[in-house]
Amino acid sequence: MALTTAGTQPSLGEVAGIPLPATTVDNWPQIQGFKAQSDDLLICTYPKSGTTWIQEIVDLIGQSGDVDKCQRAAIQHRHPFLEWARPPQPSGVEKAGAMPRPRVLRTHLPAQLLPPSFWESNCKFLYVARNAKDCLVSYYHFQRMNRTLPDPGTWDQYFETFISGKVAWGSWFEHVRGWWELRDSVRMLFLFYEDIKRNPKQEIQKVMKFMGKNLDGAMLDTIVQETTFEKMKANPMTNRSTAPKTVLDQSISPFMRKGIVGDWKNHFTVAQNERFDEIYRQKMKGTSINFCTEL
Ligand SMILES: Nc1ncnc2c1ncn2[C@@H]1O[C@H](COP(=O)(O)O)[C@@H](OP(=O)(O)O)[C@H]1O
Ligand SMILES: CCc1ccc(OS(=O)(=O)O)cc1
Repeated sequence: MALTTAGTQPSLGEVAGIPLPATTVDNWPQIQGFKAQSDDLLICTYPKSGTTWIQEIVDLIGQSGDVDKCQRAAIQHRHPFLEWARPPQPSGVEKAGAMPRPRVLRTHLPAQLLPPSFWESNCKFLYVARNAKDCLVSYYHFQRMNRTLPDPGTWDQYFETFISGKVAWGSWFEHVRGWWELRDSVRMLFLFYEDIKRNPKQEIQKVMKFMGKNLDGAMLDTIVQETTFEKMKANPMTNRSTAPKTVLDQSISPFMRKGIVGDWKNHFTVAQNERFDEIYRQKMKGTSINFCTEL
């Protein structure tokens, strides 16, 4: 079912009640049939939770801190985006199929929509969660500049759209809860954007250990320095400057926008904040997950 149909607006379809880009829905049988391998590492995030950041960290670890090797391609081309489909470009599934093992892949899919072969193959999952308020703000600005997603409308309109889960990849609440509840039953490292921001060295060490890599202190320091917001914003291989303007129009809002914890305070009204807190309490009731919304 198309959720957005106005004019030339990109439309969203649905799979099992989850809004997804229409091109992803069209490609759904290929996505569900994807054959994961036991040595795949899948980076899983709700949109705007630090996907690009963790991709660069994982790539630098995989390349043992060799910065030049991580310049081989733009970040969006290094790790296939599993559910991405924009014909006539090769789909994420096709790109992953052509990639040598061990593969690092990425997805925004909620756990219940993941192709079953990921569970059957006992793959590794690296989930990064970001607090809902900053996610909302980041997604709003991203939808303003991303020509493949519906226009967000005004801030007040988007606030309602986000809390009702009528955004691509669905409800933040259900996404985070779904992956959090699985964390102890599969091979998963669950990280928080805010922790990486507060203590990048410690969190990067967790990723190294999870990937089975043992890098020395100098390499670790290089990775910390190379993955600061400022460095990644200036790096053409991470800042999406190579993405066509027909996909990302960075004159509207840069992909590397602010990279901070707490930008929600510059957007939420007092009334919106109170309402959001109440909805958060209801939707996250009974879960043990804890987020920090300011550093
Ligand atoms: N090295 C880094 N440090 C902190 N934030 C980063 C970062 N690299 C990207 N980000 C932020 O992560 C968000 C993008 O997430 P994703 O890669 O999942 O689309 C953006 O948030 P903001 O819009 O709040 O600035 C972006 O600025
Ligand atoms: C959140 C979905 C999305 C869409 C387009 C993107 O741009 S890029 O093709 O990866 O440069 C990123 C994420």
